[in-house]
Amino acid sequence: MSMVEKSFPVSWDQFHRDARALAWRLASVQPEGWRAIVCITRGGLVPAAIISRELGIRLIETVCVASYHDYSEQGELQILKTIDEKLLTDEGRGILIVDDLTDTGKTAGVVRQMLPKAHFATVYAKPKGRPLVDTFITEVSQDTWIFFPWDLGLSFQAPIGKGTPG
Ligand SMILES: O=P(O)(O)OC[C@H]1O[C@H](OP(=O)(O)OP(=O)(O)O)[C@H](O)[C@@H]1O
Ligand code: HPA
Ligand SMILES: [Mg+2]
Repeated sequence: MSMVEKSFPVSWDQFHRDARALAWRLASVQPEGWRAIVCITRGGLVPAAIISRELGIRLIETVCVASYHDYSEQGELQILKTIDEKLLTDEGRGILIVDDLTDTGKTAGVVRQMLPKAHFATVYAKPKGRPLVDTFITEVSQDTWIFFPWDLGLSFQAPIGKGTPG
């Protein structure tokens, strides 16, 4: 991850809307439906819940990957849980892989190798990760950090015209 200069905070409402927009798009990509969702934890859990509800997908598998151990610091990518063998057949055709975002594309690259013919969907994408995903909703620049609603809370905002509260 390069230097983060901008922030892009996302509310629950906005995330729900964007994940639903992704579901709309995915419905027309494969009108006959999907065999299963493979959700990349933990970030993929929330969009997977929304997409599974919208598209009526009830078979949900996880692949458990961790790479960012501290805010914006990418460490060694660890696979904590792999995908059930039953879903690895036919190179993953008909499987929908879901994550909240792709940043450097490292996570997407690793999961793509497991299911080369699956469809990869994220809600947000940065330019480096973009070539690795098939469908996404919003692109943000590489130097932007996306703050998800599950990592945020309400807090005081200093007035625009006064730098600090007083
Ligand atoms: O494109 P990349 O540079 O690989 O980054 C994207 C990944 O990073 C975040 O997950 P993270 O590893 O932080 O774990 P989490 O989902 O449990 O928060 C995010 O949810 C993506 O899975
Ligand atoms: O911009 C981001 N926001 C939250 N988690 C992330 N993991 C990689 N990039 C990001
Ligand atoms: Mg993740």
